[in-house]
Amino acid sequence: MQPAISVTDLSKTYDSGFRALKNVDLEIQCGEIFALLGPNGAGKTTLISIICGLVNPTDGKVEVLGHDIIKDYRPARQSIGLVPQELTTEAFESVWDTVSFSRGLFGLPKDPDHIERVLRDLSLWEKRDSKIMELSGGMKRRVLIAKALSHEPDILFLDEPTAGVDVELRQAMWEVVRKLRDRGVTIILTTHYILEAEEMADRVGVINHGEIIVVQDKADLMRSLGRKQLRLQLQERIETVPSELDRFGLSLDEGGHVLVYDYDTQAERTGITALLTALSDAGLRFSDLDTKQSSLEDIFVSLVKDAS
Ligand SMILES: Nc1ncnc2c1ncn2[C@@H]1O[C@H](COP(=O)(O)OP(=O)(O)OP(=O)(O)O)[C@@H](O)[C@H]1O
Repeated sequence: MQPAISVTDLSKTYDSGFRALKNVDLEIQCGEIFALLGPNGAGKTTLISIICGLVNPTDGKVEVLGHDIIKDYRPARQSIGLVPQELTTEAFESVWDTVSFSRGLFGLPKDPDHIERVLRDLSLWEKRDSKIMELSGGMKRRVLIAKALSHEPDILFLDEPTAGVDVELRQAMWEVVRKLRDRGVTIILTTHYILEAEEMADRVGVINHGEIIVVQDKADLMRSLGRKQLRLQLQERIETVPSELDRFGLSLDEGGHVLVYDYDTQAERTGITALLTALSDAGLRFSDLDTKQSSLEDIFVSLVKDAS
């Protein structure tokens, strides 16, 4: 199947001489939710801006649904909706007019049925006659999404969709994005907010210092890099870990009440059976135990650390 986005050997050097992107290769499939994750200044916005035709690449090639973004920019641009980071909407216009006008910018004929569907999908229908300035922050953000969808794009870019948004609204936004994906829209979102990628994405790409350091199915990424922690609640607190347990690399937590063992879920042997035997030999008894899976956040931190 033709990819939604295909990026080949893409580099960007700004006029200042700063290399914001270095030989980036990336393919995004139709119908997926792809999260581009990276710390501040990693190059996320630069990459999105190039794909959307707002910034010129220095080198490399980008195709959107098979259309070269430079030679074939019209159909490429037509396929994309971009929801920018900043709230820039026309304060005095009504929701309906703003969204309809956006469609007109793409030279498309009026289609009130489509605009109605978009506004209903985003729970903005009741507010269609309200002025933008009368809306809450969350509603304004949804208006930006409605504008980006007004010309029926197949691909939607969301740049930091929930930056500065409260938890409840964030959940609502995620719901909206899932609904769009169910309608067949390919979604690419950038975020520093790891929970967002963990919740939403089918695949995750991590970018750091202008380089893509990993692109993987989210579940695979978590599985392959995920480590687990076994936490044993000791019946009696201990000062130090007995030396005969050195080979397990244990640490103490909660003032000596909890013994912590990190292990690799992919390893042939986790070492848990050997550990439990050794604990018993050392005369250590525990009253409870649980395990903790590392989050995408832990994985991200270790990836970015390894890459720098
Ligand atoms: N117009 C420009 N001229 C020179 N340097 C730029 C320009 N725009 C961005 N940069 C630099 O390129 C790097 C990448 O910026 P970019 O905005 O793509 O990062 P980002 O990953 O989107 O960051 P954030 O998460 O903070 O939005 C940064 O070091 C930034 O200072």
